[in-house]
Amino acid sequence: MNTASQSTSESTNTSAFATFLEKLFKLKAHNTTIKTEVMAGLTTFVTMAYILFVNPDIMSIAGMDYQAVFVATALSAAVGCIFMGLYANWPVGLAPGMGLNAFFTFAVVKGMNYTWEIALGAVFISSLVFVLMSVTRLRSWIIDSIPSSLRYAMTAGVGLFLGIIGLKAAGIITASPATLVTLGDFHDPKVILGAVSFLIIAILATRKVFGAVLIGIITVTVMGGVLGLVSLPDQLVSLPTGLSKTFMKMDVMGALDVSMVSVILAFLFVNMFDTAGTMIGVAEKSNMYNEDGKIENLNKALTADSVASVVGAVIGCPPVTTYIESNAGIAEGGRTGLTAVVVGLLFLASMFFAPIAQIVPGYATAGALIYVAFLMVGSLHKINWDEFTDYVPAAITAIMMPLTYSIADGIILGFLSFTIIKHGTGRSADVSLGMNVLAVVFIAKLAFI
Ligand SMILES: Nc1ncnc2[nH]cnc12
Repeated sequence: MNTASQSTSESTNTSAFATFLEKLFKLKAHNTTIKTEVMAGLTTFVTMAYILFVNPDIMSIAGMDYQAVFVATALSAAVGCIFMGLYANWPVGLAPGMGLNAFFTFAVVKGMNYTWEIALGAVFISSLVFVLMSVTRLRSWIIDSIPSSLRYAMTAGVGLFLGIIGLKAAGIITASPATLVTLGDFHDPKVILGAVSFLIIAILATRKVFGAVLIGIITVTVMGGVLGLVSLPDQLVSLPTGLSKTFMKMDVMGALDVSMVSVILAFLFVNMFDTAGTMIGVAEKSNMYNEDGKIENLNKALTADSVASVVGAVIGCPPVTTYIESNAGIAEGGRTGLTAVVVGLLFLASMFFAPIAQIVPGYATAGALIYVAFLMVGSLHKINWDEFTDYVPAAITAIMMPLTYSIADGIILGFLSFTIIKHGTGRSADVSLGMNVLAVVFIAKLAFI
């Protein structure tokens, strides 16, 4: 073939591919282009790539294999993003959820002494229930049953929970026999580096610098290296291996124990409200409302999110959820599932970089934990702070999560106080049937389990 006909056939192939993408994602109808979507995907990926370092760190404390969780994190994120893009045509990234991963390790495995296999079993069951709910009316009934003040409080509480874990991981707070917690040792360079990691991320993110979280983590890792606190890896890339150590290892029968009810409910509720809250926020940002004022393909997006959680549990991850960081790509103009597919493909490619992830120290990722914590705590402003019977149960829900080191206990205490205070102050009309049923379940749990 001569050069002229070769270039003609290449451009025909390119335009055929462009037509294919146009058909699949309806780019023109969404006022976007392939280039914009690719840039948006790259932006979202860089914003959420920290999960590749943080998730294996947290899950390995539960006794899981670091390398296996690294591959599982990248793979579950890739599957979630690609499915979301192709099925729901939403421009969002998904990955194992922060907060949910901390609850898995610190509350269920370390706190309640369940094995990580049983904890994965609980994630699997709650994710399956979430899928079933997403395809029936049960999901909207449950979401409508929970008062909005408590929904926002759950997001904020998960943020506070993540915050205490990040502060402890950085050594900024530490245990004290006299006062339970106290300030850490700021003469320790690792503590200073943890604080520096957070400050770099906070400043860069506020200045809207591309990849702020990643830059913060990498900068502090390099600083640790200069101080001789980090050892270099033998190689930069490696084949993704080790998944067999977590693949299909969930213990579903073990998780079907009555004492796991509150854990399964906590995974279910947090995943559901975390997801619903994030999706509504993302839809508002990208103006994804159709002519009837409804969010386009919301049901499909929820189904994709919940299916991704099931896949995550099967390969060895805490619930996969839609990331609030997707707003970064949407701000770059991402409007369709092509953005999500690009994020997914980048997660697939990242499976080969485990050796680099492994050298990132805990105090560097702690800065990211504290930063994401504050993003989530931001939802407190949506609570009605003028109505005592709304904001007190909301505050109990949020504050009790870090204080009891358990998302589930925060939910139980906050929800119970809501129902009791509302009935006790003659406001029974504010309490839905679902909240009354939950109150009975939670009282039984506190009394008998
Ligand atoms: N649990 C979560 N929900 C929404 N966005 C997140 N980003 C990281 N973790 C998240």
